[in-house]
Order: sequence, then structure tokens, then C-alpha cells
Amino acid sequence: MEFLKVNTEELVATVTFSRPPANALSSAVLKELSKLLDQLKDDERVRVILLHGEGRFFSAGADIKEFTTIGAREQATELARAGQQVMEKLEQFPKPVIAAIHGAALGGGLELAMGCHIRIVAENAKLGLPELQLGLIPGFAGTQRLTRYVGIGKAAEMMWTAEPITGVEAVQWGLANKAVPEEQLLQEASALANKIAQKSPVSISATLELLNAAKSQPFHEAVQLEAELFGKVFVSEDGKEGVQAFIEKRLPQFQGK
Ligand SMILES: C/C=C/C(=O)SCCNC(=O)CCNC(=O)[C@H](O)C(C)(C)COP(=O)(O)OP(=O)(O)OC[C@H]1O[C@@H](n2cnc3c(N)ncnc32)[C@H](O)[C@@H]1OP(=O)(O)O
Repeated sequence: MEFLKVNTEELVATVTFSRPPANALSSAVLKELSKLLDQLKDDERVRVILLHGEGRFFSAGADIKEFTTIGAREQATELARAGQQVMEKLEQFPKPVIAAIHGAALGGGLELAMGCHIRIVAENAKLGLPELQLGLIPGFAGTQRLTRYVGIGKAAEMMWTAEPITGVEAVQWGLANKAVPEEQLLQEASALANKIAQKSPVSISATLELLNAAKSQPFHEAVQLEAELFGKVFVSEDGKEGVQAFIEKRLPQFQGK
């Protein structure tokens, strides 16, 4: 791996963007992330992924310097499609992905964070979609995901002013789960990741499927899926273990089966 560092401990894989100075998401970085996700998907030592950035920022977005190598319209469309596919892979990933955001998550950096399932932010972090400042628009599905999190009015304001909001504001707007002082960010995000890693991977992946269904399916279809998955999880070994552990007044030992 050239741009990503991975450290797996106690069922949590911490993935660090390491591309100074701003962790800009070049095509090569996004390709590497996509490949890494394929590996982590089948890695039984990993139940939760924690993403964060080395240096001053989480990520300052797509690599603006790389933009100067793109001439044709089709090439630019393809760059956007390729980025969208990686964010979609994150969102559809069968294990929880948490973004721990400090410094800045701008443009593609925020689009990537919005593809994650949970965002923990530093109180003073800057989150925004400043593409209109460049005469462009967001292209890694930011127009759609930001709108889902904060609503059309606030998404319009954030894109049209190109101004970021703080971590504290991101929580107020429903874009992030929790804001903490920057020096506590990794500790808080890791504690959350560890807590989630103790749950059964069978029930976690079922809830992930259902969370995504909430975005893509009508209510009545999604609740049918919920009933089907409830049945599947109920008869799983982990389902039996969880209920038995409650009856026996002990902690469950989930095996992921
Ligand atoms: C489909 C997706 C589209 C997109 O994502 S478009 C990109 C959207 N993102 C942005 O527009 C953010 C651009 N960056 C900034 O606004 C600022 O930077 C920051 C707020 C992140 C930091 O500002 P400060 O603290 O004053 O530092 P600094 O000197 O501007 O940047 C440090 C170094 O980082 C490089 N850099 C920053 N962002 C990017 C980027 N997105 N792509 C490529 N390089 C970037 C700079 O050039 C510079 O580098 P050097 O020290 O060599 O001059």
C-alpha cells in the first residue's frame, strides 16, 4: 500500500490516509482504498473499519493538481463515476465504517466521509463542499448524500457559499454523530469502534443491509426485508447465543455464525 496504512487490533482495522500534505484523493488513492476494502471484507480479524487522516487534515478532497491533466468531458465524467463507485462501496460495505474527522473534510474528503456509516468529528474540524469555488460541482455523490443528511436548504447553502461548517455545527445539522475535542478524537472513535465490534457480525451486517434499504426501497418493501432478515438472524448461532446469555445472566460470546 502506498497511500494507506492499516493497523488491525482487537477486531478493528484502523485505516490511515497517508498522502501529505492534504491527503488529497487522487485516482490512485481511491483505487487503493477500493482494493483494500475488498481485502478487509473477507478478513475475519476485522469487524469494524475506522478511517482517519495523517497530518493536518482528514482529507482536502479530490486532487486538484490531478484535474489539470484532464481535458476531455468524458474523462471528467469517468473520474466522477469512479469516485462515486468507491463511496458506494463504502456505504454498501457489510462491516461498519467509521470516519474520524479532524482538520478538514472538504469536497471529495467529505463525500468519502458521507459514504461511511458513522462520522465522529473534532469540534473545530471544517466540513464542506467547496467545489463551486473552483467553478465545479461535487462529483462523488456529494450533492445527493449531503442533501439526505442536512436537507435541501442547508445543502444548497453549503454548496453555493462554498463555506465549511464546524464539527459542532455538523452534529447540530445531523451530518456527524458526535463532536469531541481534537485531542480526544481517535480515542473516542476507537472506543465506539470497539463497542460495535463486540456485537454479532451476523446482526451487524443485517442492520447494514436494512439501513441501505431505508435509502433505496419503499417503506413496505424494506420492512418485509426486515422480517426476513429477523428470521435469518434469529436462527443464527449468534442469535441463539445472545438470547441464552441473557437468560443465563452472562455476556454473550458471538462467533459471527
Ligand atoms: C469530485 C470531487 C471534487 C473535489 O473534491 S474538488 C476539491 C475540493 N476541495 C477543496 O477545494 C479544498 C482545497 N484546499 C483548501 O481549501 C486548503 O488547502 C485547506 C483549507 C485544505 C488548507 O488550507 P491551508 O491550511 O491554508 O493550507 P494550504 O497551503 O492551502 O494547503 C496545504 C497544501 O495542500 C495542498 N492541497 C490542499 N488541498 C488540496 C487538494 N484538494 N488537492 C491537491 N492539493 C491540495 C495545497 O496545494 C498545499 O500544497 P503546497 O504546500 O505544495 O502548496
